[in-house]
Amino acid sequence: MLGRYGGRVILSNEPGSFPWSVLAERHPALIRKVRDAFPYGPDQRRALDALLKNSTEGVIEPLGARAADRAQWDAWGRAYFGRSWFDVPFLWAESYFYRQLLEAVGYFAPGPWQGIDPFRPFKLAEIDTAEADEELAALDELARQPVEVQEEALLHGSLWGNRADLGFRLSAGEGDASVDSQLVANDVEMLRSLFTGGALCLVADNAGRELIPDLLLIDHLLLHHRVGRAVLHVKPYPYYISDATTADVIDALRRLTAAKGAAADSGHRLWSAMTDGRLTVRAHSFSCAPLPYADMPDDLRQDFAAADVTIMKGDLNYRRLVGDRLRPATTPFAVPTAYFPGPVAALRTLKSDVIVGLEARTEAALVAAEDQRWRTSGTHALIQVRP
Ligand SMILES: O=P(O)(O)OC[C@@]1(O)O[C@H](CO)[C@@H](O)[C@@H]1O
Repeated sequence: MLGRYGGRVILSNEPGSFPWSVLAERHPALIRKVRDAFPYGPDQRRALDALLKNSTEGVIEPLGARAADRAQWDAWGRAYFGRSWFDVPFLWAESYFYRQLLEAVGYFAPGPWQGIDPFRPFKLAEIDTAEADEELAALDELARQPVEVQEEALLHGSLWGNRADLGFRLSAGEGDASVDSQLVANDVEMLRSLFTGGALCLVADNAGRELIPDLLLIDHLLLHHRVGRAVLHVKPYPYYISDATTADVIDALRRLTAAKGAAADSGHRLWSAMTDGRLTVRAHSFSCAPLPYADMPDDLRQDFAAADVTIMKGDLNYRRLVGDRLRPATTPFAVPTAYFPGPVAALRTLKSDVIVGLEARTEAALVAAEDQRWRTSGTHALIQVRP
């Protein structure tokens, strides 16, 4: 399948490939995990079992007639109904899986389980750890450093926070923190040159141990007038296991304000910034769409156009920013992001096959050392900017 920006759209039908493993292994593991995390009743358990069978062995079916977003998903996916989940675009199949999982647990239907995030126990467990305590305590020392040092450290905290992704940890052996970590592209200075006192959009990825450093970065940029206001984009409903919603922002702020020292100071400043409008949270429906950002609606485009810089966090946002396609890794980052309405930066750890913007020698060194494993192992990261 060749598209507008070149490169083949990623499907999941090659056994042993990364996308195949997500559908064949990660999704079933996630269903079992969610099933065990709540005392769901027989109907929900049956629905989860049916989703497990359908998504691995069956064909894609439309949403039920009563689903409020049925027409929307019909428009996005009519061409895929009746086909195996493995034979349609990977991005579409994953997004629809999360939509169907919420359907199975009754997230949207009026009733006692409406609005209960099936991933919340895992998100909360993550910020309630000794590691999280240590990370927050380290802010006291950081606050004594020069502002530039703080900024660089907080940018890296936000970047590597992306490794703490719950979906990632469902796959055995991946995400080993002892593995050498490195940046395969580093436009950090260009990114910093874009903080000129105007507006920042930060498109969040995961809750918990990624969202907290994202918020700390926003606090730093506001405090030091590096940006005048910030818009934090989150998901309107639970998605890709750990993706941040407004409820997760509140949990993260409460975690910060309940801490001590510099962490608590940041938490209180962020709280005030939300109340006075310097920090706003947006939960646009397109944030859970199975589509690349190239297809974004006009109101979202205007949001990004008004920002001095938009920071896209994480792997999924990267796939949506540059398109979920296999292109030469040396394709300049500016090519697939040319459509974006303003300066845009990606802060991402590498957790899927998609990659652009590498220098030829960087790619050659990675392949020589690891074959293609560097693409999905989560041990490498990048900061890429299109000013
Ligand atoms: O966006 P994130 O949290 O950095 O990563 C999302 C992710 O874990 O989910 C997909 C597999 O389920 C992959 O594309 C990617 O590795």
